[in-house]
Amino acid sequence: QVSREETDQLCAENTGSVARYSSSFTAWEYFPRDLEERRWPAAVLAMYEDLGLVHRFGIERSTLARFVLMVRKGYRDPPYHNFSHAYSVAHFAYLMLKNLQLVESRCLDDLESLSLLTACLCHDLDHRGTTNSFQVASRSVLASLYSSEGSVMEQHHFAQSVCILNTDGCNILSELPPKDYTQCLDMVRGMILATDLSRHLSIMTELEAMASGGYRSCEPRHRRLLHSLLMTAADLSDQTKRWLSSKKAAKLVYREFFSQGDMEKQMGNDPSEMMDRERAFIPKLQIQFLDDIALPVYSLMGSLFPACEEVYAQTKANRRCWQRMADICSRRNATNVQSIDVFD
Ligand SMILES: Cc1nc2ccc(C(=O)NCC(C)C)cc2n2c(-c3cc(OC(C)(C)C)ccc3Cl)nnc12
Ligand SMILES: [Mg+2]
Ligand SMILES: [Zn+2]
Repeated sequence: QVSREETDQLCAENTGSVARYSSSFTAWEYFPRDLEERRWPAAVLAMYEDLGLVHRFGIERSTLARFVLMVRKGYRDPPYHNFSHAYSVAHFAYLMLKNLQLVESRCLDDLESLSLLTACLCHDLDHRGTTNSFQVASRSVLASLYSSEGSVMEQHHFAQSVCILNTDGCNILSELPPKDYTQCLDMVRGMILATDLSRHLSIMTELEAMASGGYRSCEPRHRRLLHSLLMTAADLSDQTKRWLSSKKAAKLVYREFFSQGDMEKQMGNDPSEMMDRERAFIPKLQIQFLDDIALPVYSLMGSLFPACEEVYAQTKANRRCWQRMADICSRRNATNVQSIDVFD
């Protein structure tokens, strides 16, 4: 639960305009974690307000304050999948809504905007820093609950979101008419499930078809596809920032992967190369990840929304940096290239 004074303090904070947090708060290149950590909840409130969601859906400020503080409490502290990731992902969704004018251009409606921002904030709730396959291999409680439907972690993240909404004084959707409430929850569920890599890969062909044929907002399937693409674009947004920030984010992802690999070894299982600190060559793995997963996402975003092309360009620039690092490391053929030191 969240203490009364914490809520009152956040609620009383005049979150005002987003410019209070940074003059470049709405710029693609702004790195949200540059803002001091204790101001992140207030920045989240300011994003909801700035998008007109508080007014449009009659959200009580104290309810929104309690909700955001409960979500922050709902994250654990693994190296990467913690509240700073959730806050960054929500910030990128805010950037897309704002800079691509997704509601103004009628690509999305207000309810989808509310669903997207909320889904981003909640999309990794209670993450343990391990993958779906690790849940099954380690026979975790979550696997026993959800493995039959797949997307084990993502189903758990959604379940945690519903728990928070059902906590007294935290339901930011309470003023929605029943039909909108159900629709919003349904969209939040679909958006969170979309951040399962295997689901994302399974819709890539449809996304490419939509990008080449053009987005048709009148088609429900196109709207669902856009929800999914916006979620993965937000989830990967660390890779669209300046080199040093995106490299640092990758370092944290590998810290999680390697500790999972260590646990897999202790369990007597062989970890994949990407999870094995003895075998992983990070620059090559990052080039593969950018080529196979991240760059296609921002390329699709760039073809659907020309204003997003600079995001794709920055991600390509980061890939070139990884290529340079790969060349230097393999030329030096340094022994330590196998470990995380390659970042320092
Ligand atoms: C810097 C960076 N490197 C990554 C390298 C590999 C992989 C990965 O999962 N490889 C597959 C293997 C494990 C079977 C993910 C990486 N990754 C993510 C990420 C994205 C996710 O979901 C979407 C958005 C759907 C892709 C879901 C989870 C994560 Cl950790 N975020 N940052 C990164
Ligand atoms: Mg996730
Ligand atoms: Zn995530």
